[in-house]
Amino acid sequence: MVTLSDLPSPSAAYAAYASVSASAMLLRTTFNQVVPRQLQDFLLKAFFRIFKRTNTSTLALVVDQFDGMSRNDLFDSFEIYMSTKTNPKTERLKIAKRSKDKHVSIKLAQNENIVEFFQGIKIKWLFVCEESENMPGRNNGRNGSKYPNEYGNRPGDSKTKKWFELRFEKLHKETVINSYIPFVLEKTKAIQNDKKVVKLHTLGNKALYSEAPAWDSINLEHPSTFEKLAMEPSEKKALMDDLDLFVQRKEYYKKVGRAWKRGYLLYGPPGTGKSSLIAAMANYLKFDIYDLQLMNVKHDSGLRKLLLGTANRSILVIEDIDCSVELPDRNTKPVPSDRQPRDLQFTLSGLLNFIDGLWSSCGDERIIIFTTNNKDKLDPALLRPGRMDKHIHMSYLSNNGFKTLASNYLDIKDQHWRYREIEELLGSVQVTPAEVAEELMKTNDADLCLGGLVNFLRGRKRGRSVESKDDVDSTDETQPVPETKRIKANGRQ
Ligand SMILES: Nc1ncnc2c1ncn2[C@@H]1O[C@H](COP(=O)(O)OP(=O)(O)OP(=O)(O)O)[C@@H](O)[C@H]1O
Ligand SMILES: [Mg+2]
Repeated sequence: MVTLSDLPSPSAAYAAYASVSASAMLLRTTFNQVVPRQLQDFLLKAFFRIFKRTNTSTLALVVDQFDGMSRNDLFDSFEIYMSTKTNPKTERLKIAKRSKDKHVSIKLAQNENIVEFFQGIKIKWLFVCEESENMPGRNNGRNGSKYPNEYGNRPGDSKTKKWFELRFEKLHKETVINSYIPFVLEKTKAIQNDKKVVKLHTLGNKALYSEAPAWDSINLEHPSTFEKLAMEPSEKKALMDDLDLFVQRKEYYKKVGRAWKRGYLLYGPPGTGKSSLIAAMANYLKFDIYDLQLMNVKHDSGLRKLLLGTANRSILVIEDIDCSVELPDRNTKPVPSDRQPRDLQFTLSGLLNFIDGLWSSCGDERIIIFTTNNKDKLDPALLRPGRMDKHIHMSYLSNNGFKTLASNYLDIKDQHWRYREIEELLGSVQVTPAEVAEELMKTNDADLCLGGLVNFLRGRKRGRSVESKDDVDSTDETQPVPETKRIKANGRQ
């Protein structure tokens, strides 16, 4: 056992330390003088490599930017996660903003590190960029590089290999891999959801002329939200719950052996909010929209290419499915192109089979929405059970819907003395939310606006009874003319 008296006296300890550090200084000076600079670097690197190998208590997980030919999702996620982290020792961060981005993006600069703790485990993140000296420009894997395909393929980063290293005590390997990394991925998803700009993809102009049409995209700045939608609260809630359940059910879909997709059919008269509902769903889920206009597609093969060009976590929309194109039904053979207008060579069954089969199994979290004004005119193939998971009727304005619009447009949160009359009128005439919204936009004065709305609804009611009696000219000056008719008469619609 070591006792205090066994320890050297402070002065003896200092003398020993001084002699060791003097020897070290001498050794270092001699090393610097005698060994050439390049050899010094080589020896130091070799020393650290050996030291690293023998220092068996830590483990490094290396996450490269590329996995063979394709991007490594893990690297992309880590980059997003790291953009939210800094510590007091961080000295350099890279920031950037593209024209369509809403926020600046922040990234760790080269060779910067961050330390964080997870369940008491210290994890050190290092971001490494390595320049390759023998890489002439863009790498295609054929130039003899020892990292084929591992360099960025954009000009500017073509010579740089990038990766993250996560260092931690080896004994925590299982926790880091099984708990920490999933935790980081979850966080990343939440960050993306917060920031993601929802995009609207449409078929570009070239689509009409080319065999393989392609998607063009812009930011979807549609302000529609569930909160703003005039819809029965119970239906709204049911739909939001349905969407929530859908996105949580990855494992469930796998377990029951179904592709992770959900189909909705929205039907109802024009101006009842079908397109607004699609925008609200996209904004709610932060899913991109692919607006597929069948008019612009010529062949089954073109359609397949388009569908395969859509990304995961997206909504494929086919509006006005009943009238967008004369689709031969499933029992009719496609008409040869020379006899069919616009060379249409695809069939409804081709579309539906592909959507149900290969397409949906090629991706995850796919939503598909058809809209129509005439559910009765739809091909029964579209309506059969299991084809569209939910049929949603968007109908004329109800009292609850009206209250939502009054709150949106006039900021009326509670009651208004006009409400009673308006509610009575809404009970006896059919008006669309679009028509009422137009009335509510006419002035900022709530009393005036609601007065105008009452006149509009009365006019509509009289117009209907006049129409049904069919004995009075509907342009009779003594009768208030319904707004929609006036617009049409003025040739504005
Ligand atoms: N349910 C609704 N809630 C709130 N606003 C609505 C609603 N329905 C219609 N509107 C208003 O009317 C406008 C037109 O509605 P929208 O384009 O969503 O109707 P639609 O059902 O898609 O019509 P169409 O069948 O002609 O495509 C919207 O921009 C919105 O301002
Ligand atoms: Mg619409």
